[in-house]
Amino acid sequence: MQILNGKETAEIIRKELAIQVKERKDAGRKIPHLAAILVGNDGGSVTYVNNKLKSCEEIGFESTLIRYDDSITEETLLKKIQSLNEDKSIDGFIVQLPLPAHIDEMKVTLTIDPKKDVDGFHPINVGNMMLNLPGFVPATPAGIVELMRRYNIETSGKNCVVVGRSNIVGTPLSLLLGKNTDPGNCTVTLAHSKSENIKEICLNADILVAAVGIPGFITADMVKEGAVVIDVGTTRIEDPSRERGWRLAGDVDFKEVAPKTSAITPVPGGVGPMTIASLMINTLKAMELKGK
Ligand SMILES: Nc1nc2c(c(=O)[nH]1)N[C@@H](CN(C=O)c1ccc(C(=O)N[C@@H](CCC(=O)O)C(=O)O)cc1)CN2
Ligand SMILES: [Mg+2]
Repeated sequence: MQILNGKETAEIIRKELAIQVKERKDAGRKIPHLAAILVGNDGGSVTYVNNKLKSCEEIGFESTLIRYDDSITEETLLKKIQSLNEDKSIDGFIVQLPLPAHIDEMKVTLTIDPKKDVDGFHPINVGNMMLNLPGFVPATPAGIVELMRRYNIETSGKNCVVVGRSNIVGTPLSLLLGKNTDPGNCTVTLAHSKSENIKEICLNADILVAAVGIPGFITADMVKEGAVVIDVGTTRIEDPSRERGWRLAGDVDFKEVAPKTSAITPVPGGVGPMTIASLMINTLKAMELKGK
């Protein structure tokens, strides 16, 4: 059984990007600039945005953090997005999700200029991904595919089951893995909360991706011997034995499932760091697509 080490792979990607940034700098060209909007104080969101900014610093990107209290109005947020759309110094930006309930996430996504939408959430980028046109692929699915590529995971002709149909992970990943690409060419099943016989569906998977946000959802009896298992879950659950009072839990019962697999991602240190590495790749691409 092989551990697909996202932490280590993300570090390699950051080093590769740092070399490209240095070459640009040395040639007197502009370096990429990412802005991140963070609303409120959700512990996970604060950590993820901090890690995104830390990655920028390590690679040599410029970065800007824009923070708002969770009482911010939708109008103020949309105005800020419009000003970032027009700000020539910013190559790409993200609005960290989830947003407070009084803000319409779809309205926010639709306000972002697709050329600066490095999260790849705007319908124009979703359509471009579907049609293999230049644009941005959401960071988590892109990170999973990149991890598979770097570990030479055989995907062609394999049965892949993606559990969870979110707009930012499950649905785009099922599309990517079904494409005529390498990695890709999978026979994809997109399973979800209404799927009947979920255990039988998962048992048919050569590649099983869990993206439901339910700790330990995938148990050993749902996994075929020798399968590749990708765990997208990062739920914080209370754990008084830890100094910080919580621990991260994946969607896969790692201890029971790992021995049955040929390869598996850990939590933490699997898909999460690859998500951030892919955002960095998209940020460089945002600048390149503009021809800067
Ligand atoms: N605007 C966006 N919002 C959200 C996205 C996104 O891609 N864009 N995805 C998720 C959160 N996410 C990125 O923002 C994300 C989640 C987890 C990790 C990560 O590195 N996890 C670490 C553990 C970190 C910890 O200690 O909690 C790991 O798995 O090793 C990175 C990014 C929802 N929102
Ligand atoms: Mg994600």
